[in-house]
Formats: sequence, structure tokens, C-alpha cells
Amino acid sequence: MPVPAYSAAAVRAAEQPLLDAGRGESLMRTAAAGLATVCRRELRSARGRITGARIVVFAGPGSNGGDALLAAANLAHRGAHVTVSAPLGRLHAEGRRAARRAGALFLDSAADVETAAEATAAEAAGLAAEADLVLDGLLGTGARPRLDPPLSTLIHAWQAAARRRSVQQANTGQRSTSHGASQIVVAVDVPTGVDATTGECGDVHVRADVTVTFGARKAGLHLPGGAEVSGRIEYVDLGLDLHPSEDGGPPLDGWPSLEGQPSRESEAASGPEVWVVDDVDLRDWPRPGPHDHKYTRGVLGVIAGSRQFPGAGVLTSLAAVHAGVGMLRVQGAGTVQDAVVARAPEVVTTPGRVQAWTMGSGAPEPHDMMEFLSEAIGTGTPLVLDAGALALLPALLSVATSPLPSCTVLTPHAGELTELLTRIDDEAADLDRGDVESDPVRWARRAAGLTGAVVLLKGHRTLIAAPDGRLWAPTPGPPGLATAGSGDVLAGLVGAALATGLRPDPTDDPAGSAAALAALAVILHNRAGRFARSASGIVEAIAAELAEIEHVGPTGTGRGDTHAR
Ligand SMILES: NC(=O)C1=CN([C@@H]2O[C@H](COP(=O)(O)OP(=O)(O)OC[C@H]3O[C@@H](n4cnc5c(N)ncnc54)[C@H](O)[C@@H]3O)[C@@H](O)[C@H]2O)[C@@H](O)CC1
Ligand SMILES: [K+]
Repeated sequence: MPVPAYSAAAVRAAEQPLLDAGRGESLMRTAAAGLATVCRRELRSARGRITGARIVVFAGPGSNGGDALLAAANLAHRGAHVTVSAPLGRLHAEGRRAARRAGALFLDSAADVETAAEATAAEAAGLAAEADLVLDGLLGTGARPRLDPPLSTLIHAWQAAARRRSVQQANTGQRSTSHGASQIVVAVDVPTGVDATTGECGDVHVRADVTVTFGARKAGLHLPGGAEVSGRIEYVDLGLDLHPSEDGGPPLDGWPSLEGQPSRESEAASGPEVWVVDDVDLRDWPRPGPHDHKYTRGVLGVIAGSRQFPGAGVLTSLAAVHAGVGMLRVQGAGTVQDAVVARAPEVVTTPGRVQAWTMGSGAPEPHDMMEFLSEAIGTGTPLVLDAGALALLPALLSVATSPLPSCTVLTPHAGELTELLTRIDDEAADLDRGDVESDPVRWARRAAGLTGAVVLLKGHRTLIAAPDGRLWAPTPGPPGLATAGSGDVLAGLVGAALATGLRPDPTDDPAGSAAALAALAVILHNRAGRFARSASGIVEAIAAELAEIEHVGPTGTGRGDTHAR
């Protein structure tokens, strides 16, 4: 089952009762012990042992610094050489004591003269560039958005020194770390400079190899921006009471109503929360039960491809067949129907009932889609609208008497989403593709709010937004997916997932169910694309991936929880 990731505000609210009960210190000890476990594991795998490892700790004034210092004390007790840099001077008292007792060295951080502070930053940066492991405990969930000097200066100087080091190493073949490999950067809870809720990265921010996050996964670590700089996520459970709803959707309490754009204030209060969907979740891919027959298993209708370009229709259709629909009906151009039936004789071309439609991939003629589209909207049949069908959407929305079925999934890439928004959103008349690419969460949520459909925004890190603002973040796929026809395959998979996976009775949360199924389709697409060199290759790999996934266990999923020892 997908795992929930929360806003910083939600995590703080869940921590509060425990802090009020005087359990703050024990929470921090558990967090720090988990952090130390991860650091030891990293050091052992890089250099075989902890003794003699050079560790630089960047410690901020709050509990994030406290976690880092307690973990550093643990490492120092095991023979690591720990140096602490505290650019803001103030430090968590217990953390400082523990690190001192364990023999950590503290750089002079109380300098109140600007030049002295700069000299300290330069010294810390130089040491950090040569350390085996750097612990970023500057700021965590208590961070204000912008980094100013001395934090920005320090991070900037360290990263510049580390870059110089690696150029030097490339030229001389000499390694500066004691183990000869590159240094390991471990972020405490969240990389400093990354917004724990939205994933937004400031101009200066830490780039981690591993982020050890406590109590709850932070949404920003899984969203575009933060996800790119957090490295591997390790999770340390603190027993916080956060309640995702029973049916697999994140909690809706306090979520902004997304009639159009959420206000910045309400977004800040609740923040986007995310369901993280991983390879292991493919075990939830809909499969037939013992009493299913072809109609109850799920019939998908496809209108894709055109007389000039039948290939897209073939890819969309075959993807659905390989993903295991009860039956596939292909409508639209006869050329496409013939081409599909030639490859998959089980496909039917007669009109009839379907449980879901996929339309629009490969630019089918609008008139081939229009009639079925209007009928589906009238009957509330789940829809997957891709490429050519997205282009019809503004006209359709302006004349439709019923809203889009709540299980509708739109599958635009950034360009198509821009085009759609400029046509349906008065405030987005000047939107360009770059705007969407730089803030995909905002614009995917905006389009979902305006259309009432789930929006699956395709990209390196595909993102899914429900009309109420909830997000699903499937782990990203291989770069090889960027190939002609790959989107046609995905549209077929999303359609197959809706046709076979949506319960026929109305659920409490149809959009959430559709979004979760769409996320599984993204994961299946990613996995099938691992070794494929073309869209046809992706299609061919689908059935084998589904067969293999039954054997995928919880290991290797990136979800292993770290237990404090
Ligand atoms: N609260 C809890 O129950 C637990 C919290 N834990 C840790 O505590 C962290 C949160 O601790 P805090 O609330 O103390 O917050 P932080 O440690 O994130 O930082 C707060 C401090 O940094 C300063 N600050 C914030 N933004 C700044 C900026 N942009 N520039 C300069 N200074 C800035 C603030 O004035 C404040 O002094 C979590 O990220 C996690 O690491 C863990 O110890 C586990 C338990
Ligand atoms: K941090």
C-alpha cells in the first residue's frame, strides 16, 4: 500500500502531545540513534569501519542540530573523528554536551565579527570538503524558507570546495577522503534549504546522498525539487499518531478546497500531502478473482491513433491487453482496428458497454471521439483523456451539462497542461511551459481543481493530483521512457487499471481510487521501461513485469525503516 508523506505542520501537530507529555528528549534520542545507525552503515559500506572516519557536523540552533550532535556523539564513541561547525553559534544544549563528552572538536563559532565568521566558514567548508561524511543538521522542519548568511555562505563555500576537490582528484587520481571514495552527505530529517512540505529548493541548499527522516515522511522529500536533492530516504519511526484514512487516501481535514487556486495561506497551513507509490505497490495491481468473467473483470474501450498514424492506437491497445483487461473494444479508425486485431486477435471492434475509456493518444479524428465522449460523460463512465482528447476538453467543458466523471484521469505532459490551462484558466492566459515545469505541483493541482478530473502530469517525475489537492508521487522511471509512443503505452495502462480496478459500486472516494490506480500504471510503465529501448519494447515487457512483481518483497523498495540501535 502506498505510504503517506506529511506536511511539516502536520508532523509538528502530531509531535506536540508527546512534547507536552515531556517525551521530547526520548523522541530525539530515538531519532538520533536511527540517524547514527544509518551513518555507521554508510561508513562501513564505504570504508569498512567507523574508527578513523572523518565526520563534519553542521549543526543549527534547534532540535535538528540536536539530532545531529547526539548521532555524532554516538559515532565519536565508536572511534570517528568528529568536528562540529555551528554557524549560528547557538546549539542544542544536550546535543552539545553529548558531543563534547564524546570528544568532538568544535570550530570557533561564536565569532561575532563578520570577517572572523567568514574565516570560520571557510575553515569549516574546507574540512567538510575533505570529510568522509558530512551531517547536515542545520535546519529541519522548523526552518524558515530563505537561507541567508552565514548558513547560505557556509553551504555555498562547502559545495564550492567539494567541487574543487573532485576536479583535483580527477586530475591527480588522488582521493581526499580517508576511504578513497566520494564523500557521503547525510541530511538530518530534510536537506537544509529544501522546504519540508512543498519540496521547493532555495537558491542555496544541501544535496544529500541519504536523508534520514523522523516520525513521518515529509512530503517535500517526495515532490519535484526536494526529491532530486534528498538522495535515498531512510525513515525512522517515532510512534507518532498520524492518521491516514482507512481507504488509502491521505487525511482531508484542513485541506484547502481547490475551486481553482488554493490560497497561499491555506496551503501553508495544511500543505500538499502526498502518497508515495513504489514498485512494491504493484502487488495491488488489479487481478481477476475466481468468480470474474470477461465483463466483470473489466472492459476497456480505446479510441487512439488515426488513419495516418495507426501506430499509437496499436501501442495503447496492446499495452491494455498485456496489462490484463477482461476485454478490449477498439473504436475509431478502421485502419487502427485492423492493425490492432492483426496483433491481438482477442480485441473486439464492435461497439458495446465498457467500464472505462482511453481516448486521444495518437491524435484520433475528433469526430471519432466526440460521440463516445459525450455519452461517457452522461453515463459517468471513467475516462482517460490523452493528447488529442485533451485538446477537445475546453470545448467539451464549456458545453457539457454534467461534470466530468469523477474517475476521469487526464494525462498531459507539461506542454499539453500549459495549453489546457491557457484555454480554461483566466489567470493562466500567459502561462508558458517553463512555468509549469518549474512548479508542476501547483499547476497539476490547479488543472485538477478546475476540471474536476485527476491530473497525471507526465515528466521525469510524474505527479498525480486529485481535484481536492491530494497528490500521488510514483517513484520515477528510467530515462529510457523518453521515447516516441511511450505516452501512448501509459494511456493504455491507466485505462486498463481503471477498467479492471475501480469497484462498480460508487466508492466514497472515486477520484482517490482513480489517482491511486493511475499511480500503479505509472509504476508498471516504469518497470516495463527498465530494459526497453522503444515503446514496443515497453509493451512487450508488461506481462513479464506483472508476473515478476508477485515475487517483489519489501526489500529493495527504498522503504526499509531504520531501527535505532
Ligand atoms: N519535535 C520533535 O518531537 C522531534 C523533532 N526532531 C527534530 O527537530 C527538528 C525540528 O526542530 P526545531 O523545531 O527546533 O527546528 P529546527 O531545528 O529545524 O530549527 C529551528 C531553529 O532554526 C532557526 N531558523 C529557522 N529557519 C532559519 C533560517 N532560514 N535561517 C536561520 N535560522 C533559522 C530558528 O530560529 C530556530 O532557532 C526536526 O526537523 C527533527 O530533526 C527529532 O529530534 C525528533 C523529535
Ligand atoms: K537538515
